[in-house]
Amino acid sequence: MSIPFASEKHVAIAAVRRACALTDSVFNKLVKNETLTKDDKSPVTVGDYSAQAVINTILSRAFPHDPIVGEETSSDLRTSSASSLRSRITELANQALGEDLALGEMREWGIGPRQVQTEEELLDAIDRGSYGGGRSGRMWTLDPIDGTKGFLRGGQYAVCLALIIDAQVELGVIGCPNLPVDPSNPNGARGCLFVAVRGQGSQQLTLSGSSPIPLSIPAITPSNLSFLESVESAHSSHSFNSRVSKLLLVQKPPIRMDSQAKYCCLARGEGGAYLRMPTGVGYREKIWDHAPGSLLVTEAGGTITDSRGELLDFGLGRDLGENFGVIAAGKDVHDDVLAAIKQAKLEEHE
Ligand SMILES: Nc1ncnc2c1ncn2[C@@H]1O[C@H](COP(=O)(O)OS(=O)(=O)O)[C@@H](OP(=O)(O)O)[C@H]1O
Ligand SMILES: [Mg+2]
Ligand SMILES: [Mg+2]
Ligand SMILES: [Mg+2]
Repeated sequence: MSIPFASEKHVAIAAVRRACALTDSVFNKLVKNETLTKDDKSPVTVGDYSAQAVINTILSRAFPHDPIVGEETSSDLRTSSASSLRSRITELANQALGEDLALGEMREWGIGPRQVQTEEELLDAIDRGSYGGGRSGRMWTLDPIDGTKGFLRGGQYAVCLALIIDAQVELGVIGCPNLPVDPSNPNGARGCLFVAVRGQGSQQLTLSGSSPIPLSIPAITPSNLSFLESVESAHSSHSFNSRVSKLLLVQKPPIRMDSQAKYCCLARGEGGAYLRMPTGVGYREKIWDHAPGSLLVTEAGGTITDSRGELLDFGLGRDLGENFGVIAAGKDVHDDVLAAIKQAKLEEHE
């Protein structure tokens, strides 16, 4: 009997690995006019666009009928003033797609030497990520660079891909080119790949191809937690987290880190809890920002809910609906964290 999602896992790992090689190489060469500002004022770089083009090209060849919910669209690239950006993206994407085949990769996925995509084909590939999401059927979520601000400052960022079937995350693959392989050696080798399949556990590999290490979140008492949280205070409330910390008698300072690398660190035993409380009304969390990370945490034995204890719903469209925050933690402390959040909210209204 074949292992469920074995081929999806192979394709997803190949796609994320190639995209990570691309983003890693682009970072040192990025020049000022290769970053745009989107309508919501957030940054997007040639790295984000070309990584989405590469992953969507591979997914569309391997699974032509699967829709993709991807963060980026090509509209800002199709203007006459963006011709140099288009050329750069075409060059970067073709370089990543054209690398020699690694063990387990197949030419049928649109990769390998002399597999060349035109500029138009790559822009169309980016736009294959325009699916609106929904409750039934298969779909992929893609965040080609999660934590673009982290990427730009040379910090943490992640290439994030998930397969969702009937609103349930079945597979998650996250590449973290800047994350130390061994958390106890922060200045040592960098470049991690995290893989989770529902019912098959979570694993860490290196981007260069080491054998997988199974992950599990160790037990911890609340006062020994060190909350994982966003770097950007606009993305999650630092002040609310610090009130929750006080209520739980947490001694250690928070670990601030961009991107879904926070979920990866939690899954391998760092911090003990990830808190992402909304900073105001209006913003809705996007499914590509949480789908692979949520499975990585649950398959490592953790729990993920919103701040009311409700499961995240990946079947509502491109976002998660009204934002009640995201709380991920080891099973044993998750209830304590939720109770402290409830208490902090009550005190907020006193
Ligand atoms: N207001 C607000 N609230 C919550 N989240 C927001 C908000 N605005 C943007 N975003 C999304 O945050 C993603 C990156 O956040 P992270 O916590 O991963 O990193 S960071 O430390 O905040 O940079 C970031 O993902 P990328 O765009 O892929 O970088 C956004 O999707
Ligand atoms: Mg993101
Ligand atoms: Mg992104
Ligand atoms: Mg973005």
